[in-house]
Amino acid sequence: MTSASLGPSHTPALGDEGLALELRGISKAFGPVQANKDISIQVRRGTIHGIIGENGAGKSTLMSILYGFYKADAGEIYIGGRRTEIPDSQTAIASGIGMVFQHFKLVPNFTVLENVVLGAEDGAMLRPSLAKARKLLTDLAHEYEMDVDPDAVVEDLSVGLQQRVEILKALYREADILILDEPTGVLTPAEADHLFRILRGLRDQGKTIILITHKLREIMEITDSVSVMRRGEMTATVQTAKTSPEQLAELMVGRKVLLRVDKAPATPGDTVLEVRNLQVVNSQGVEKLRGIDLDLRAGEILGIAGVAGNGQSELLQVLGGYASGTGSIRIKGQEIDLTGTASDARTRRARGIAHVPEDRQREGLIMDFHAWENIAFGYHDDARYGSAFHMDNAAMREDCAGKMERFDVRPPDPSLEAKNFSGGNQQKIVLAREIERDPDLLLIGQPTRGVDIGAIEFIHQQIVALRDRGKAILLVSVELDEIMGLSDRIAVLFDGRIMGERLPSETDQGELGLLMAGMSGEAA
Ligand SMILES: Nc1ncnc2c1ncn2[C@@H]1O[C@H](COP(=O)(O)OP(=O)(O)OP(=O)(O)O)[C@@H](O)[C@H]1O
Repeated sequence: MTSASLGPSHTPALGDEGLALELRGISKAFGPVQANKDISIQVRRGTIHGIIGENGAGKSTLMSILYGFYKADAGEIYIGGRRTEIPDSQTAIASGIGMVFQHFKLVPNFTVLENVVLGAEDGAMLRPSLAKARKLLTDLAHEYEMDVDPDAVVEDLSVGLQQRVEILKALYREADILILDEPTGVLTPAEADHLFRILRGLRDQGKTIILITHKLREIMEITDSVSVMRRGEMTATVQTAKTSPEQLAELMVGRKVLLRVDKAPATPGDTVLEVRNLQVVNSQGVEKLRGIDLDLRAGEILGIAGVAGNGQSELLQVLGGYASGTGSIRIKGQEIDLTGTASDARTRRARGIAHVPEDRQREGLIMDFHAWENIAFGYHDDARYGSAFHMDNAAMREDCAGKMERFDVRPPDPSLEAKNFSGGNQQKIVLAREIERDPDLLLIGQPTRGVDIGAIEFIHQQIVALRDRGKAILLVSVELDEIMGLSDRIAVLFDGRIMGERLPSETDQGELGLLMAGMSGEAA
């Protein structure tokens, strides 16, 4: 099979087995945490290989070793059958490895072309002129059906297009093995479909793709083989065609997992939230909510479906007291102030509103603070934590330890800084803090983004239990499966307006998808 990359090939000849990549006995510890234990894996060339595992199973650590970010304590890496040391990411790139991170590494105010050539000038490309680089880029974009304007400024592009730039950047550096870490977390369903077409195209041209994802549907749809990690170990590698989502879930978590939400019909009580003609204009003067009406009752989950960017974030922010708006919001019959002053979030909490923000790292946690500090964040005036003059750190630690145990946060160490937990465990810390306040109204944005299926089952159970205790839940999620499974009622947001409301039993993903695209339904 010939390499599809442009320019001189730098990848050594393949071993007899046709393996693109082989890891043997990789181990890595962070202090007492054994993140990778004696991991061995073989990935055949020209295949899409999935890697799945619970939060904290060690997937990102393993990929970081492969990309030269971390040095393994033990083990060997073979690329194309040849033993390769990867002390840094330059070496990884020179060895034909490309990585597309969850959080893109592009320079926002540079053009696509500038981003693609940035850092590649003095490697294999031997400083091609910009005209030559442009030609290479457009040829690559054409070859892999990834149309993108080389002169567009990256910050003006949609997330899906920015991801395409990341992939093109890796291909420009002649990557033969492309690693994607949860690539669809930020994409719309249509963008995700397009990404999969691109990945299949790359595979058909002989590239090897490693896909890390929590979504078993994606594993089943696009991978050829899949490896399962559990608590730092590689527990199984199977052919995708010979497995099922249920089997993979069990391999991952070590027990059977309910892949659907199990809940009784809602028995809604009094109205908790009434929103009338809510309008929000963002700091750039763009109208983000254009007159929203919503009602939410006790004991009910209202799901807000929509493609990201259609006003959901602003809805959560204005309800949570982090942004200002006009119109009217009543909580349990009482009007609340919409001016968005600094004290509003605190006032909302005092009125029984809890908020799990969409972006846990920026809005939900202080990453350099310990878990025990984060667990008190926003509620530090709670008498259980002492007084303003003397915060009782021991009480906060104890409270944190209890919450960590009940929410199965791993590792259950209150002293660890938030940044050192895996993404899913960070999310559980925020959820534990907000849900255990037993709020009358829970605002919850993207509750299971980046969260493994065992934890999704747990988080969904917690949300349903809160509802069954008679609380109201406003759920914002871009995952239609989640909206369909959890909601008692669904409102679809498009371009700052509610396009329609449906009962989950009376609609399907097709109809919701149309509403999400603004294509039909009665504008409210
Ligand atoms: N820099 C670090 N310092 C200390 N511990 C770390 C560090 N990076 C990772 N860990 C720990 O190593 C373990 C493996 O983490 P890793 O991020 O590889 O998991 P993951 O499978 O990618 O999880 P997720 O699905 O949540 O992204 C976790 O227990 C994590 O807390």
